[in-house]
Amino acid sequence: MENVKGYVEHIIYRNNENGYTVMNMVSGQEEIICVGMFRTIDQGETLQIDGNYVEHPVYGRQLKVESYQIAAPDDVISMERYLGSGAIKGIGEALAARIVKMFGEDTFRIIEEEPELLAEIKGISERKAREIAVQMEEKKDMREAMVFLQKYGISGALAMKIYNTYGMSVYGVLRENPYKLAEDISGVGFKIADEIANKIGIHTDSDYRIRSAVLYVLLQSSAEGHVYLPEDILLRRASELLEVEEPAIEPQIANLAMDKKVVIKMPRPEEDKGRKIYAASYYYEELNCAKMIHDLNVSISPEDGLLPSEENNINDRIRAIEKEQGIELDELQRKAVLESVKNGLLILTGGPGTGKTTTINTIIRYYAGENLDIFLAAPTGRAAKRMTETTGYEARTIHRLLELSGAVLEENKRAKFEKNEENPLEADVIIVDEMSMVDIHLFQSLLKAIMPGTRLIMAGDINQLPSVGPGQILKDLIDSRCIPVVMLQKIFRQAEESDIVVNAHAINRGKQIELNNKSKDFFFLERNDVGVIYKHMIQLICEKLPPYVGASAYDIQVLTPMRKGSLGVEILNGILQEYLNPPDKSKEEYEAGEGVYRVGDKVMQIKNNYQLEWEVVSKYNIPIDRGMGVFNGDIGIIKEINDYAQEIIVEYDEHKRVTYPFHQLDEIELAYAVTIHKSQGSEYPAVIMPLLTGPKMLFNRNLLYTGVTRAKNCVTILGSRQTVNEMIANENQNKRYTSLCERIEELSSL
Ligand SMILES: Nc1ncnc2c1ncn2[C@@H]1O[C@H](COP(=O)(O)OP(=O)(O)OP(=O)(O)O)[C@@H](O)[C@H]1O
Repeated sequence: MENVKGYVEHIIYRNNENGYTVMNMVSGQEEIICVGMFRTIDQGETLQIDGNYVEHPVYGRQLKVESYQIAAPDDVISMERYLGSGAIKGIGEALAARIVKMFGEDTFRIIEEEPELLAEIKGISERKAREIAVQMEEKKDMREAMVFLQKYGISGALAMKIYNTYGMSVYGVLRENPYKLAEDISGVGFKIADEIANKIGIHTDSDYRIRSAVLYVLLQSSAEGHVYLPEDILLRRASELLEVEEPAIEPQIANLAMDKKVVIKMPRPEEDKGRKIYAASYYYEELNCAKMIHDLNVSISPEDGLLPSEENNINDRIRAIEKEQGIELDELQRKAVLESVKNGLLILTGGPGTGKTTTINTIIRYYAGENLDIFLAAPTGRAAKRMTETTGYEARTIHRLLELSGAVLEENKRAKFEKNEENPLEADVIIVDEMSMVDIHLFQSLLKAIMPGTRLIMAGDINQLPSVGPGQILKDLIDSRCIPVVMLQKIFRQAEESDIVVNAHAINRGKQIELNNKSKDFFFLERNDVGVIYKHMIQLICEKLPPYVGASAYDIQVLTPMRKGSLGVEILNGILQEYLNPPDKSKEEYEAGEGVYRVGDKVMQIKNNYQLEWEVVSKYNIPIDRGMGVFNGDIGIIKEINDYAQEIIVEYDEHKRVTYPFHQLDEIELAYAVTIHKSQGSEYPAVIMPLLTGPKMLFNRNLLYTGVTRAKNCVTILGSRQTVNEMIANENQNKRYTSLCERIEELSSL
């Protein structure tokens, strides 16, 4: 058996499900290909490996890993990693390697005390050497902390995030309770914190560890959309994570409740599940929303309702608007307008083509005729843009409506808005579209900024996938039966006009649809071979669809259920990038992780970042508008890659340019293909969906419905007829544990 120490230079392949990894390790002067099972490892980490060399028939000599430990890196390696991490502007990985090769253990001393010697290295002028020395001096504290963190196997970019969060208190946090990292820093989960704790010597059943795991499980479950977890599920998940028996965990849940970190609620009599456990902030968010909804939900009571003459008046006005617009509303649509006048709150819901937009337009015109101030908003930039186009009135994102301040709230690191309970929106009527995408956090912020007396009208389609964030607001509001709802039923868009609409409704009702190539806007191509699907997809995007739908290849969107697998986002993006934006000498590139970014690539921001700055520049490069906030699902194009400044510039809708330092690239990914979940609220001229096989939990009716309704002019499904039919039949929507409905009902029954 061989024992080798080295650092992970490059992960060539990794199966995240079972941990099987192929990687390139550097040990002294030697490069070794290692294969084996690894839990979590990162490039740059130092490992001590036991294993045997084997000769692979194709790949040659490899070290087959039997066991391994993460080891403290040699100082020289830590220094090289630090220099190459992006911490010092002007030094990338290649230059860092050259510097450390030349000066070895003396590297930092030379940079600090004799920086002029750096100029002997190719690529470093005397001026650059001086700049590096100044930066090194300025960042001395940070550097020491980074080297300290890297001794615990924490890679460069993450170490920087940790340092930026804690500053010099990082040493204390790590020694006393490394599990705090999992609470405070995105990118650090319980598992990484646990590995660090393990190295420091914190015991497996320590209270800190169990409590951290319970909070971590609740937080993780919020990423699945839950606001709380039933106690049995929480205990099971925590026990699996900790490898500790459930009885040892239970008392810590009670302790967390005493500390007000979690809230425990009893089930309602009709429920068969046990107690409900909430992360405290989530419980109060729902409770606050319920209270605010309750305050806004004023209506003209039936006893002192409108006089017949008043109601006639309203109806006359609605009719006048219909005439003006050259339409005749159906009964439900008219009822929606009337209800919006009679109530402080209204929910308007219905499937595609049922006339929601037409109704909203009438409501807008009604209030505009009364000279009232109307604000329109939607959860995403794309949805807001669409609302502007269909209503002719300016619609903003909810974030913009609430005036995102760029700061984050201390207590929960969420967006801080200028508009809130102290500085509410000065509107008479607020109409929000695509409510199915609003999560509990955004809903709370929105409600805080609305005074009783302002009308709130919420429109959306409950059959769309629920929001990415926790909660299922629209569904809970409707289920509470405490708020006026108008559910539009009739499909106005005619069958000969759009099979997309007709099929979407059929899917929603669980009815099979015609899967063939005969429609004008809904195509199905039975293809059961992945390679053939790739080929057709490329042909459709590059040749056939652009002229057919009158859009560019860039606007044609591939939507897929999964991230992993041969038809998952990751592999599809690699393939589509090769065809749609192939390598070219004139296009700068940057290798990040397992892929490459290239100028011209279509990319997507994958999380909300309220502090990311954007600017719009004139053609002479002079900034003409500036702001903050780039959001989950925003799609843009890479305009520049600057190796020297170590940054990428992405241009989003409305020419908003955002600069990402290389170490922040974990916030974007290629977007030639995106998951159906991420596509919510967006509409594309044409959608291509490869649907071959996948897990039953995921491949359900809701997902297919959401994918199909993203397309404006054309849907093409490539794949298996059986899979599509099974999806339509599969009602199995993942259950979300939320309780806004319950909180509203409680308040209404008081
Ligand atoms: N009362 C009506 N009489 C005749 N046509 C109508 C009526 N209401 C809506 N329509 C027409 O039906 C089509 C769909 O309506 P609309 O766009 O308002 O629906 P929607 O629910 O907003 O659809 P989507 O969510 O798919 O955008 C439009 O062409 C619209 O002009």
